Amino acid sequence: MIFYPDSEKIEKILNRGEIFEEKYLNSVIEIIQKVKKEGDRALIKLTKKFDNYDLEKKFYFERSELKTFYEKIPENLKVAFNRAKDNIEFFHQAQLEKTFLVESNGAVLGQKITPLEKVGIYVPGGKASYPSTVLMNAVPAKVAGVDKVYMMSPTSGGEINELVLGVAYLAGVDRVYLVGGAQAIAAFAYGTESVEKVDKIVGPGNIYVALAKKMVFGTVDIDMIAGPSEILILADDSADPTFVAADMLSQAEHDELASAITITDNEDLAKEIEQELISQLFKLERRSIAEKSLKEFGGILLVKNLEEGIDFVNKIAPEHFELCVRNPFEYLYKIKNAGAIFMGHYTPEAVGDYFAGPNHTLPTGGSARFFSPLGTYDFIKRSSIIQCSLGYLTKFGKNIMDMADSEGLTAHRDSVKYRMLNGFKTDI
Ligand SMILES: NC(=O)c1ccc[n+]([C@@H]2O[C@H](COP(=O)([O-])OP(=O)(O)OC[C@H]3O[C@@H](n4cnc5c(N)ncnc54)[C@H](O)[C@@H]3O)[C@@H](O)[C@H]2O)c1
Ligand SMILES: N[C@H](CO)Cc1c[nH]c[nH+]1
Ligand SMILES: [Zn+2]
Repeated sequence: MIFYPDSEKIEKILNRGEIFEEKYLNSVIEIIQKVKKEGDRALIKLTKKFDNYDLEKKFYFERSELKTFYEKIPENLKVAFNRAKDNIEFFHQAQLEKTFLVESNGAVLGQKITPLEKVGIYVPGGKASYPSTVLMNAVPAKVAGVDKVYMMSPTSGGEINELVLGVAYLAGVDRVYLVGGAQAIAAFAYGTESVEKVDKIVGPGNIYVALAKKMVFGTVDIDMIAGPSEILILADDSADPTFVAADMLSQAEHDELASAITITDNEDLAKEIEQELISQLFKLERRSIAEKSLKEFGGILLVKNLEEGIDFVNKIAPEHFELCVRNPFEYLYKIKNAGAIFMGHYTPEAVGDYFAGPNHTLPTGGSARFFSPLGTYDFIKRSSIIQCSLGYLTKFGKNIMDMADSEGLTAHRDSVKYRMLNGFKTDI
């Protein structure tokens, strides 16, 4: 499992985004076209085919129907999910952008924040169930003031997940459709007889979901490409191989296409992590998924020194990045590309996945180079505000008219000129 900077594996890891796209794009395009053309009929057929579920039995749950699932949640989980919701709410409240007005040269300038009206959140449900993702997607939308939050989440092989439905109630979701994959994304983008078209689609999912979001971008807005999970750990000689291996497996167990890597400059540590991976894998329930993920897109990268390691971190641009080093703050400012950064030996990534408050919907496939975590900023629009006076036009009108003339746009010029000449027709 140990590999080196000049190996084929590092090339494969660096190109993981494109590799996925080449392999899966055609089937995603086909699914999207079907839904666009056939609407509900396509959703029913595709859901039967991929999820072995008959949508004609039950297509969606309204908010009023979700309540009974919330009431059925066992008490210990109610406590945990409510605490997590409070933490997510607290963090995202702090993130809220506010409408502001400022004065500049006698004019009033500002920015008005308006929440989006209708958003679609995707909550994965194929290989695992993700009630935590319901909170991560719906809570920031609600904090931002979105009116309607619709959710798509597939059954797992035909089995409805009651916890996911109960947590959707807790998070304020308005309606849950039992649809997954690329077909769910297409339905949100184009609308069908039963699915209302939304303004923006957010949320993570497998490669079909991630590519479908990319394909419908432009018809609707999307948050980012949040595909198969990733973890990258930078470890120095102070790192505990048991912790490091456990954290790698925590992401490898999501998906065969997940990526779990540790970078270290310490050969003894690399060997100890390898041993730990082997023994922890042996006991893992989702061993077969994690093993495949480690083989394809994971392992331990042995570098000359941690500086070289940091260069690789920035090139790989991981979804999650752990600094398992003696003094994490020493390295923090050197990290340019990472969705979320976990500091020190006592911050397993799972704390962020479930509980701490920052969002776990994060960019993957190297897109942390330019995308950010899901946040309240994804659920709002900004409008600029400008208010001038006659005094302002008297002072600066000539500059504006000269600029309009320089572009040959005389109507622009005259709209200023008439005001300067005539002043107000009415007393305001
Ligand atoms: N980046 C993030 O923020 C983040 C957060 C949570 C989870 N994840 C990732 O989300 C993913 C969840 O994946 P999942 O599979 O468990 O659930 P999912 O809901 O994303 O995907 C299941 C759907 O995939 C479709 N599908 C499966 N096989 C198909 C095929 N051969 N052809 C066409 N469509 C097919 C089906 O329609 C099914 O409903 C994992 O990759 C996990 O790592 C990412
Ligand atoms: N690690 C995932 C994001 O890549 C989020 C998650 C949800 N549940 C467990 N993990
Ligand atoms: Zn996870």
